[in-house]
Amino acid sequence: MEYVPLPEDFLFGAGTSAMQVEGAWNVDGKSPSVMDVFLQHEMPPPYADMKQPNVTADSYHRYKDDVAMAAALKLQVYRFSVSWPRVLPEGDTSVINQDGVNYYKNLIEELIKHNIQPMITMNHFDYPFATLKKTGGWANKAIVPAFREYADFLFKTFGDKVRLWTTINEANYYCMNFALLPVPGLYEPQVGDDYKCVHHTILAHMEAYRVYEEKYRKTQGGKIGAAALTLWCRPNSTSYEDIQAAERGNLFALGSIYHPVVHGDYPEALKERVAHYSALENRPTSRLPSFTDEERARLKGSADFLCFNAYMGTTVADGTKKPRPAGGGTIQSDRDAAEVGTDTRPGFFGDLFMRANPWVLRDAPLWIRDNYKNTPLFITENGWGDERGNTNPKADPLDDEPRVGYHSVYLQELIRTATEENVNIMGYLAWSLIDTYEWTANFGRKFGLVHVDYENGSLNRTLKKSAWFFQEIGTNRRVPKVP
Ligand SMILES: O=C(O)[C@H](O)[C@@H](O)[C@H](O)[C@H](O)CO
Repeated sequence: MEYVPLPEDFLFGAGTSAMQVEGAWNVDGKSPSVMDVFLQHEMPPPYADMKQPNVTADSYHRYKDDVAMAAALKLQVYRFSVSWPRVLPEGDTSVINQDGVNYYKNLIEELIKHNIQPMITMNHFDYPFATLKKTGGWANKAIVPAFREYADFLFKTFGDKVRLWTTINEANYYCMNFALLPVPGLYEPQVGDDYKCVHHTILAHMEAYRVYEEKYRKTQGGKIGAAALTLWCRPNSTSYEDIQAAERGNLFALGSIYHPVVHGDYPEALKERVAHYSALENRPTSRLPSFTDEERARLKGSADFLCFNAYMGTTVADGTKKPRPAGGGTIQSDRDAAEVGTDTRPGFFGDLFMRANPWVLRDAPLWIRDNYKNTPLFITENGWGDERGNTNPKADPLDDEPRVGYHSVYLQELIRTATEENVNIMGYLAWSLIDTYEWTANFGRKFGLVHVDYENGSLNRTLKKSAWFFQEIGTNRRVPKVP
């Protein structure tokens, strides 16, 4: 067996998120998130088949099992998210739920006891229903100070033991679906809300970063990252138009988040294109809000590292000749990058998560190095979404050999790019530590390094056959080269 050594200081681990593993959705003082409320009602496509994640893996009661599994896999870092409504049921510090706080304190203690570094995501798709009622949600600027208050509370409460933070998970993808869920009588999505949402998540990220700078950096010495997801775009041909389309696809997805926190504003190409289509739609102003001078100054350099959630790539062609959406443009339509052969609309991914495109962890890191001052880059999600059980229920859920090949080729590409091309890579986190509730795929897409017995309902955790691969990386800090 050949191996590729991990670069020095390279952090290796895995992740989950609160709503996907904790369960206990209305236990011990936790209030409902907007997603909890949404999933209790009749849901429009593509959310119609989503189950209510009321129990999922019940990590709220079984977190010690999760940590034991992470330790058995020799992981260095465990990325988990804090449920905002579990610690602040009213969305603000008027009410602090001590049971919720204690849950995370115990989880963090347990991790440190097993020499695993906790990494907190502040918000992973589950902001409080109370905050929607008070602020109008992510389409309204009033949510920005609410997030600052929440972030300040997290730093004060957990910052003595946590050094790695990410603010809002995949704001670019989040604002194309789960962030703008219609809630009867309270919120109805409007054209342009997708950009307003992205805008407010960036300002919320900035406020979190700045409150850390002002009050905690000196004493806690932690780092804060900004997270984005994309299906990395490659051009369908060598034509100028297709190459431009791919560049736009990546710029709209990653640039919309990374550009403001590194350079202090949106990419010019993004601003021009949305302004152009907004004018064609006879709108008095662009659907893309602008930052004030003061905001631009406070945004610049408001991330210690960039988080990239990387899965499959996609091929795009020039989409400028495609018909425009009747009611007005969206982030997806304005980028004029037409998917070729892959239906990647949210909720329609199908078995795409079983496809390995390791070149994504070469192309994207190089592009991020060149466009974002080689700011440290952390691959905070990458994983193989096993759907074989959906078509063959007799398949052995512990037999996940293809997962080894998947992570090996992605890691080999990433490490080669980091070492040969001088890309500043902080680390890599597999998605996911345990099998989770996978949103529109419910429990039918298994990303876990650890099996959770949803089938028989015991929720017992069991290492899968791929465990040896992760243990080798954690123990000997080298990646087995598996084709
Ligand atoms: O991208 C997302 O939606 C999230 O970050 C995760 O919550 C998913 O579970 C993962 O990406 C696999 O789909």
